[in-house]
Amino acid sequence: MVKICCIGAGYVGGPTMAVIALKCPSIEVAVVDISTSRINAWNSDTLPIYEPGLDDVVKQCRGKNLFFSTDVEKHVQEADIVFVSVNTPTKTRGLGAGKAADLTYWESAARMIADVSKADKIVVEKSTVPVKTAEAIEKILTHNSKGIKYQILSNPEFLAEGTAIQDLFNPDRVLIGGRETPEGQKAVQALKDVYAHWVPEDRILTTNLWSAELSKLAANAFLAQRISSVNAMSALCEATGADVTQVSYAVGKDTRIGSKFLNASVGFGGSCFQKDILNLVYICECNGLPEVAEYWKQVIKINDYQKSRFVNRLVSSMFNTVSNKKIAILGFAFKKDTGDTRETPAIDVCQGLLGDKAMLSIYDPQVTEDQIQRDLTMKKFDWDHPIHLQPTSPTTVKQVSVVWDAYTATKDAHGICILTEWDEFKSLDFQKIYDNMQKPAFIFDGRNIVNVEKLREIGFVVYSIGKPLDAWIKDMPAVA
Ligand SMILES: NC(=O)C1=CN([C@@H]2O[C@H](COP(=O)(O)OP(=O)(O)OC[C@H]3O[C@@H](n4cnc5c(N)ncnc54)[C@H](O)[C@@H]3O)[C@@H](O)[C@H]2O)C=CC1
Ligand SMILES: O=C(O)[C@H]1O[C@H](OP(=O)(O)OP(=O)(O)OC[C@H]2O[C@@H](n3ccc(=O)[nH]c3=O)[C@H](O)[C@@H]2O)[C@H](O)[C@@H](O)[C@@H]1O
Repeated sequence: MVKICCIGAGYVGGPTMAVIALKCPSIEVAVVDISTSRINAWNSDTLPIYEPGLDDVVKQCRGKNLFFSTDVEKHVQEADIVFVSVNTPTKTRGLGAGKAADLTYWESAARMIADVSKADKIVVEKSTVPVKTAEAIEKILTHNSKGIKYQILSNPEFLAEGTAIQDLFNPDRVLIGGRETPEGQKAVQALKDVYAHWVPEDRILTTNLWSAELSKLAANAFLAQRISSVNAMSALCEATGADVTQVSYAVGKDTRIGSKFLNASVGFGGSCFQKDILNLVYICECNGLPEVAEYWKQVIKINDYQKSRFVNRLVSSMFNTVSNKKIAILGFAFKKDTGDTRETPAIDVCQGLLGDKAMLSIYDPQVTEDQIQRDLTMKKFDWDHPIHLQPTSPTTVKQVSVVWDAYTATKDAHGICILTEWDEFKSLDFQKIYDNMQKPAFIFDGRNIVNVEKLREIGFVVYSIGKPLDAWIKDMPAVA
């Protein structure tokens, strides 16, 4: 029986391995982590991450051919194929701080593999890493190998949170990069055989190691670039009276451009887009390509601009101050159908409003009060480390209250911000909400999910990203 071990039981390691276990009953899969609380949660009825369909997949195979364990060394030693899916945060200190990927966790995983292995192994990069990382990993493994042979493969993950199970069941492509030697190709074939249990062969792409590593960074950069492009247009739409939804529909109808991923928003979030682009920028700079680095940096600059533009629009519309005003925040996760808040635009928006002394009442169906308080007090990039290494007792922000439904959040509020596109926000009783708010009642939709005309009829002053401006707002120009 082929044995797989995955180091890192996070958003990628957990769902990816659960799907491999489900689709390959003949393979034994162990997912290991240094975080005991994470592993305990994977073994409980309340999984550590919220992902539609995940519970069902885990329940079908856990205890049969899928195991979650903190006994990292035992499972690594027994495995034929070791996936590494650990954190690769942005460095906060030293060379490349604020841009380069911090490979501390990757390196310690590689050294541990070298220490405990007693037989040849295939080591698979599942984490997103800088191009050429495989070379460094290879050096660590071979210099500590005690005669054991390792083949390093790059097999980046393209799943998106909220649709992870769907994406894993039916991926656009699986990418496998390996050495162009007979041993390298044999390893590529072994991993191909795993995916071939459910992925059609023409969707399994094989490349050299460096192309696979770089394709992952490139794919995330291209995706984020589309959002920054449409968000840049949204600012121009507001200035000219065009409607960004109509513009992106018309643009996306060109089959060369395509309609997906063109929704204007308060900004993209998530653990990877910013981190991976910063990493790409750093790699370009290190390779003497400052113009290319500058080009990609702009994607992040526009994203930051979009978030601060939103805050400025809100404050300027509300008589240029939100001091002591209650602002309801609907949605805190970085997108719907996940409880993940890593790099969510809600953090920047809330911090901007708190900077202007607002009182925030926050509701998100999947994010806990503890998480929100941590996010609003943690330093930039501190969140992307194993849980037990994160600051334990952050201070709480007193002007923030976290509530458990949208009606409580909006009661007596001066304004509402919609920051995550949860489906339940589309069917709220806005007349009831309006009746219970201070007047004039403002609503700032950072996800373009509300019916602007209907809300204006009720009496709201409405701001919707990239849409023709309310007469009220037009008279109060915001400076970004
Ligand atoms: N979250 C996502 O949607 C995607 C993430 N990625 C990439 O996958 C990688 C992992 O991301 P996530 O799963 O989101 O991170 P995560 O933070 O959810 O999970 C990483 C896990 O690795 C564990 N870990 C760290 N060092 C370890 C070690 N030496 N031994 C054992 N366990 C260790 C941590 O405790 C943590 O539970 C990152 O490189 C990320 O860029 C790629 C595609 C999608
Ligand atoms: O490497 C990763 O971590 C993953 O990053 C993204 O997945 P994810 O961040 O989970 O979610 P997305 O659906 O890409 O959304 C990212 C952010 O962009 C925003 N977004 C997305 C699409 C859009 O049209 N407009 C927009 O503002 C979302 O609200 C969210 O804040 C990619 O889509 C995945 O392919 C990739 O594997």
